[in-house]
Amino acid sequence: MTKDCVFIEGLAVITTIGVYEWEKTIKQKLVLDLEMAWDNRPAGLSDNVELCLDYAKVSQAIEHYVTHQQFGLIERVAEEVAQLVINDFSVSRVKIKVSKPGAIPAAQNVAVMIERQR
Ligand SMILES: Nc1nc2c(c(=O)[nH]1)N=C([C@H](O)[C@@H](O)CO)CN2
Repeated sequence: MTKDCVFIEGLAVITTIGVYEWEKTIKQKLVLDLEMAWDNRPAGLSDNVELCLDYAKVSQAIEHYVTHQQFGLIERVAEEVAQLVINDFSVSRVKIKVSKPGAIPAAQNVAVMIERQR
């Protein structure tokens, strides 16, 4: 099993997120960090973009999905983004951290982290 990965770090997305009623009427920022298992050797040896896990396409798909949904918990965002990455991009294993930096004024950040496999 390869230990190769493709990373997306600090992907900022604005969406409707939160469990309280007041949060359902505003937009807030989430920041996503992803570590996706991918064998980088075929792309590295061929220089062929078709063989890589295209972080631009993955980022665009996540941004589109998260922006156009309404969520309660950041845990749900993490689960659904994990399924998107696994199902739409044939990733076998993904680790995702979802941060909601504005949630707790006294805290620099709050976040959840999950790891899911196909
Ligand atoms: N583990 C979690 N705890 C909380 C969440 C969450 O998404 N996951 N959300 C909230 C509220 O929406 C909060 O962000 C409002 O400040 C509370 N706890």
